[in-house]
Amino acid sequence: MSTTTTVQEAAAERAGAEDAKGAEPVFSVDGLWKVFGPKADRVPADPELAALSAAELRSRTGCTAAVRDVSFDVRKGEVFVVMGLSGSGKSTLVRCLTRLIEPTAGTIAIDGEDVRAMDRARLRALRRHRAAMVFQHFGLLPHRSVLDNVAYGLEVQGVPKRERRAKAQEVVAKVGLEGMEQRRPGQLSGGQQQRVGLARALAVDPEVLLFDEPFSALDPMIRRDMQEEVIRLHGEEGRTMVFITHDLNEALRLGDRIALMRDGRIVQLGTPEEIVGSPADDYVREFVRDVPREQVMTVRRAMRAASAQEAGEGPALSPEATVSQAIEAVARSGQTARVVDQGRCLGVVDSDALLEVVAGTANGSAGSAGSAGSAGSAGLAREGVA
Ligand SMILES: Nc1ncnc2c1ncn2[C@@H]1O[C@H](COP(=O)(O)OP(=O)(O)OP(=O)(O)O)[C@@H](O)[C@H]1O
Repeated sequence: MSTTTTVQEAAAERAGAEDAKGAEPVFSVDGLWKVFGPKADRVPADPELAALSAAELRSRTGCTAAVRDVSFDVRKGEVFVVMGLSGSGKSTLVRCLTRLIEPTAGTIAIDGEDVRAMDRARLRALRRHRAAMVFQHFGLLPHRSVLDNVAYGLEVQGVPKRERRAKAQEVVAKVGLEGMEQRRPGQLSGGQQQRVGLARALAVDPEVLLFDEPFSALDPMIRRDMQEEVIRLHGEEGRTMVFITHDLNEALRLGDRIALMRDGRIVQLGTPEEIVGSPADDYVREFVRDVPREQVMTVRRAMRAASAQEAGEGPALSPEATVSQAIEAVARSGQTARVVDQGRCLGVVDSDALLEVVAGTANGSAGSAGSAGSAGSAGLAREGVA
């Protein structure tokens, strides 16, 4: 597989992202807290304690607030990335979704059902059928074959042998492990083992796949392959995915929307274009400083109203075309490029405006991606040129 795919090409492979627009939530999280330490409950309940910095909270109470008053929805069919530096609370947040970690306060619903009210049997069913987790350490059973490892989740569910083997075989093929069914995990590379872990989660056909930094132990080329695998699978199936990473490039490649965490809070939630183009604060700005903006930003950022003459000539681009694609079109034609949606000219982009986006000096133009948390597209173009 190519290792030179650009950010926008990777995103362009991802079908179904547009479907995530405005879709109903799978997970709805409101006012979620997870506090570790003695008498943790009092922290979210007491506004004075809740307002303390991490260090002050620790010295006053001995508690760590790993997740602080977090609210968001995961929409059906989207890839929702939780990103942040080590210790920002990503794993704790995602583990709270299925109560692998018990939240301290707040509400969590899956398809409208209250997760915090579920009894043990319901929770087990949630984790087995509805929201399966793919871990970094995939926990494969060393003495079982690939096929039996993949079938394991179905075995736990009590699915008859013939049926689970057939399903496992199907999923093994889906993740590119055909021919390796009888190997033991020890006879596989790290990337192949990760595929087994992915196949095992897929075999139970969950509504949501939760990935906890699944690729961070892999070397960069294999990691890239696995990212492409996820993009491909998502394109084929449109399954909802929640993906934890501390790697910004991975977040931009995979995410329809990204929640950027710092010290237990979500500091910004938006499409890659919103995060890169309209950072919420200096922390986010610093985080995204080195991102190649032209590969993430769309022509909407550089667009201005067209004169009558401009509206009738020049190359046509879709509103989702990236600035990089627009630069190429403008350079080739020597004209302004039209941004056309369903035959209608929305505006034009010229080289000056495109360069301003690259330089980061454009001040959010017409049709800009909007504020954090707003409905948005994949941010990266699927079909660049109209
Ligand atoms: N069981 C625990 N007891 C006490 N503190 C904890 C516990 N688990 C996590 N923490 C603390 O909560 C904070 C968030 O941890 P978490 O593992 O969620 O972060 P993360 O962003 O996933 O980090 P990483 O990328 O390193 O996995 C950290 O300060 C961590 O030390």
